[in-house]
Amino acid sequence: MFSPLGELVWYLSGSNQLEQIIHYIPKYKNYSNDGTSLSGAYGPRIFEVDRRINSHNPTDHWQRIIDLLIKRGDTRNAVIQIFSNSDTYADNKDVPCTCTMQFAVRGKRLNLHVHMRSNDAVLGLPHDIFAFTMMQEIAARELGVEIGRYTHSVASLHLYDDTHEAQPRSMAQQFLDEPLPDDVPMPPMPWGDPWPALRYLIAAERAIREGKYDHADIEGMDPYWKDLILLLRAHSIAKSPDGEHELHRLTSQFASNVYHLYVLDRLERKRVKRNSTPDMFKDYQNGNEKDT
Ligand SMILES: O=c1ccn([C@H]2C[C@H](O)[C@@H](COP(=O)(O)O)O2)c(=O)[nH]1
Repeated sequence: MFSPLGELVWYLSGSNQLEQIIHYIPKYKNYSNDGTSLSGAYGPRIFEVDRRINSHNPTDHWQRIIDLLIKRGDTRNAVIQIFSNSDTYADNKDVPCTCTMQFAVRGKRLNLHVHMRSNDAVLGLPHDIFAFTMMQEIAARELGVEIGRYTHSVASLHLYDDTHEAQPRSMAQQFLDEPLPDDVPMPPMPWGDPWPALRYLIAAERAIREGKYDHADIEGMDPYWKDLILLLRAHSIAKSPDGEHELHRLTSQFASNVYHLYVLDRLERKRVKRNSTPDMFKDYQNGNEKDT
């Protein structure tokens, strides 16, 4: 829940910056050509960077498909092309896996078909489906229609054998064994233009990541958006060496029970980690190392 949400906000912000996404998914650094950015980042290929401020720019592909769908919901032209031929030039570590997103309104519902050239069934697929179905819901709210069908087609869907001596259970098996419910739906996005709230979410994400967040002004927000900001805060707190008390406090603030469990899971992981750390290291981690 945490890393897909961080990744979604990264996309929505139109950013290609490594610094932002490694806060949620450190593995992205393996794909950077220059150590600071990701050439294949989806954000700039879908959303104009200035959208987070308030743009209506012709290079904003998101706006292009919204305008097309407003004009004619049954258009077959509302396609955003992500993969580009030039991505496969030699020495590019970051070739986008998503080829196209195609939106269409059918029977007053917004359908989305995403086609991917390549998809990692464990690390990629759940993140991608989360991001794209959230984008489908954002577009549906902008158009004032219900969400329809989501279709995901993949040319190569694969499962890596990531087992080794130190990790005899594959990552796929570990995910399947997690006690978290994956069949409980998120609450529906509130009706109306979501962009004012999304712009706030993008700004809040940055402030939380940079440790400058002042949570006083989320009070007036719709509980749906407030919960997403709380999740981002929970993720940042969970990354810090302590913060168990603050995480506990957060669990009672969620409007939706769906998220609650994910924060409890982070707390449990922290408890297990604390209990498996020898006392001398615990003192060190807490900054109380004794004088010798
Ligand atoms: O949105 C993405 C981006 C990447 N990948 C995975 C698919 C592949 O396992 C790997 C990229 O490797 P190539 O297909 O480029 O070789 O990353 C995804 O699943 N989803």
